[in-house]
Amino acid sequence: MYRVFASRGLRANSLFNKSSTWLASLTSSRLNHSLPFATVDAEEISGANPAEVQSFVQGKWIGSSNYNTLLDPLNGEPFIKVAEVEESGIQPFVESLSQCPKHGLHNPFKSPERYLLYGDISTKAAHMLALPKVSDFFTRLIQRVAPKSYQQAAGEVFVTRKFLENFCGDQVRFLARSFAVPGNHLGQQSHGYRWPYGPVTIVTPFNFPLEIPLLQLMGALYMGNKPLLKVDSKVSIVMEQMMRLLHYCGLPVEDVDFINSDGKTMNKILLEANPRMTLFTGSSRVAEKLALDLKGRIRLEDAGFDWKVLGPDVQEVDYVAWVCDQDAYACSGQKCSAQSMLFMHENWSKTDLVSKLKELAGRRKLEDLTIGPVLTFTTEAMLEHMENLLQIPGSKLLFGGKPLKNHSIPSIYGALEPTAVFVPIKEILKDSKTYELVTKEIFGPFQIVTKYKKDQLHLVLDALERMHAHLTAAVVSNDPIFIQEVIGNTVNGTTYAGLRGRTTGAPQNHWFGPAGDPRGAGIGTPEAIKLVWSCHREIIYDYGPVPKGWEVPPST
Ligand SMILES: N[C@@H](CCC=O)C(=O)O
Repeated sequence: MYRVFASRGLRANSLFNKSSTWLASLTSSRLNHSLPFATVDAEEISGANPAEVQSFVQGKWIGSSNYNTLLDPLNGEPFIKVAEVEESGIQPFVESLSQCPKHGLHNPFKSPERYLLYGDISTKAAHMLALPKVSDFFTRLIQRVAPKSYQQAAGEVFVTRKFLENFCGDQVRFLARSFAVPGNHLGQQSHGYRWPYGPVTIVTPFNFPLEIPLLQLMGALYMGNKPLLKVDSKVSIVMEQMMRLLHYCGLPVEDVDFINSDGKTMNKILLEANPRMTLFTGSSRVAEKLALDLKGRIRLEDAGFDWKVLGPDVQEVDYVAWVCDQDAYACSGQKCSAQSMLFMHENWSKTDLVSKLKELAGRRKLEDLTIGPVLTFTTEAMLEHMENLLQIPGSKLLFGGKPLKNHSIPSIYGALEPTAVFVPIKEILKDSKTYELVTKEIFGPFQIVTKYKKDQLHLVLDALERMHAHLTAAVVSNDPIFIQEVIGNTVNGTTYAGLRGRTTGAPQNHWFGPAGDPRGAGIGTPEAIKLVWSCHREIIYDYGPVPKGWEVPPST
């Protein structure tokens, strides 16, 4: 099977990419012998056999003498060396981006065959990801750097594959579909086109090492942009290998640059290369800085303090408890969509929902990574936050709250049991200091639980109105009047409504992104791609003829 692909890959590359380096990479000694594109073996990476991650610019893989050595999140061994570009080395990246004109690598009037090329690349890449060996490779690689259960990591690979399948054949050109409106006189028509931005940058976080960068990268390319991609170094090995797979599937080497660097160096590139658009997925703090630095030429998928409201109609307690457990604690709570706050109607608080949730959370274990290292908060920081919450009158620890035991997770990372803290709703709203504390996003296995009485829905809505990030939400109820009221009074971009409502898991067939902010990005669907990666251009054709007997009218 791989051989078949190798020869197809060869044809694709010779067609699209005469100056390719892929052959060199195929014969490289770094090659993983069982997969034709890979240079690492996910299982073999260790302190004794560290992997090296490179950057890619102007058609070539490059190293650096400046290594960021990553510790294995499970045992602290220095297991990956990321060759990071230093400030003195940014020129090739700046030049490469600058070579791309504002009108992009393709647009409806320029190189339209490239829309088809990207349909073909997507077909090949989707096919590769459907091979069990390739899917297992990426799943395991994700697990090595962003420890989550096999199923959660495999889900990410699956979503990525399905996304690619969605943009096979002619689907990329359909993304650039235009429309026409008849004009005021003969010969006049206005046409609306989707236009690329040209040079663009993509900055993505650690929590979805494959799904977020790949979906955004392909969206940018489909619409005719030339992206420079930067993934959090902690996990960039996954996209480094994916870039190799994409080259193997015919991605022209000059179309994408891929950089590993620290944030300061990347900031310098952004200021010097002046990309026309930057997609940033990550923390609100960095997002706000970039918005200023880039003078607003940015789309953001920033923090999510995601909430779930359980409505008055209690049904299927086991099911709802299970969804709550998945939403709050799968991937150790490190999804941008993770449930951070649960509002229970008093009818639910009379059931054994919380004890069921406790039981489900208690099943999670480090051995299968259903709970695991937290990469951006230390254990102490999470415990300190918990202690602060427990100072609030009426608050209590529902479960968890203890460091994980018997592990070798290095202390730079966090290791906490799935935790839930109850805070009374009136206390949450008491003053802005308490509100800020309660709604502080902890990117880990941590949630706030509260309850409201039947005449207190306005308090819930008040709490939701005061939040500053509006990514995912769930209204768990089959009462249409209740759902209507909550949805009508809130703004979250990806909101699930109904008994089976959840906050996480958005696959490629859902728009996923914040609402309520003109800078809000989306990911996954055709609408998301068009919104983030293209702008509107209107061409008004006005061919004439000038009416017979036309004379110069008086000035107006
Ligand atoms: N599918 C992921 C979202 C990826 C994000 O950008 C989730 O639902 O948490």
